[in-house]
Amino acid sequence: MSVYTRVETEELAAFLGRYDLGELEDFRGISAGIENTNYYVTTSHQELVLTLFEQFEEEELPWFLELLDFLAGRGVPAPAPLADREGALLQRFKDRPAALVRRLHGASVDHPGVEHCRAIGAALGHLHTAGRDFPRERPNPRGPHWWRETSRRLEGKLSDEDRQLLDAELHFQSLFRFQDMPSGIVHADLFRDNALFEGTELTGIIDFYYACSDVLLYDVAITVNDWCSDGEGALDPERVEALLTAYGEQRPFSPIERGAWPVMLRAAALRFWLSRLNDLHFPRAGELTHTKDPDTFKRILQRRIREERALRRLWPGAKRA
Ligand SMILES: Nc1ncnc2c1ncn2[C@@H]1O[C@H](COP(=O)(O)OP(=O)(O)O)[C@@H](O)[C@H]1O
Ligand SMILES: N[C@@H](CCOP(=O)(O)O)C(=O)O
Repeated sequence: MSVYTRVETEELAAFLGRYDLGELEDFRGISAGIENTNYYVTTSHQELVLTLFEQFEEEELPWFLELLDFLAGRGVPAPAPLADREGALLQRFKDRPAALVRRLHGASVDHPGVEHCRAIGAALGHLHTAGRDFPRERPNPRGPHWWRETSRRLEGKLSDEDRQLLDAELHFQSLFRFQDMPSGIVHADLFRDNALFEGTELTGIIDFYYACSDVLLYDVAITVNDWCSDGEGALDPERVEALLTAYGEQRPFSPIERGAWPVMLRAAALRFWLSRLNDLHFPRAGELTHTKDPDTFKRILQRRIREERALRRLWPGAKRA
């Protein structure tokens, strides 16, 4: 249950008094999620989510809230933050940074089908094109510098096999620094649990707190690795084709991106293998642990390494034979 900070009715009603959102009718803690305290809040006018940021650099938060506001204003199904009467998106409440965003409906899908993948591909393409005009950059806090730092931190913690795989992949990735790859705002964590659906209709994309400026294809690779893999890490050709084709209708891929695809899938697998290893070996104090299995991404990485040629054939329009 991720409610680290309990909120009482009177104090929430007083907090809502900063906004023009009507009277508090109901609220309840949200059990899903790991990092922050979240509540569903219903007022006489709106359905909202209140987030109390538990472990965030406060000076980073305006960037995220402005991004959500910007994307929601351009039709991306992101949770629009609400401004108080003074126009402020970021608040302090219960001695923590806090924000109210619009509640999005729907539920995440554990076993996405082709239609879900088509929808998420189209939405990611839309997010990337809409994000082009967002005026402020944010470096990726989980980029190659962090990969190397984390690898050093894991010294002495890994099996020989894992250490060899990790060192070899870090070396491989260091040989590829693609210039001229389209870059911009990326979600950087668009896993199944960060998208909401009603049937096959995508109703929301949430949890933008890894969003940053990076290579767009990397975001596509993160999404494909999670949405289109089976339990063994193998990619399902039909889901991959649906996702990439729908994405390409929003933002056509360049030939350089096509060439870089297998490397990007590996980079995306490496990033989440590393973060899950890091969470396993260095759990954060006070955090409710839903530690995610690093081996899922180790298997995905191993497969992407073995199957480079097959990955190229999964590109839309490529010959399958
Ligand atoms: N805007 C929203 N609309 C509807 N549900 C939301 C919204 N934001 C968060 N949630 C719910 O809260 C849960 C936790 O949110 P998340 O941002 O993933 O938290 P954390 O950052 O703590 O991991 C989500 O899984 C979802 O169920
Ligand atoms: N999607 C990542 C976990 C990202 O962290 P969270 O705070 O969104 O849970 C993974 O599956 O490893």
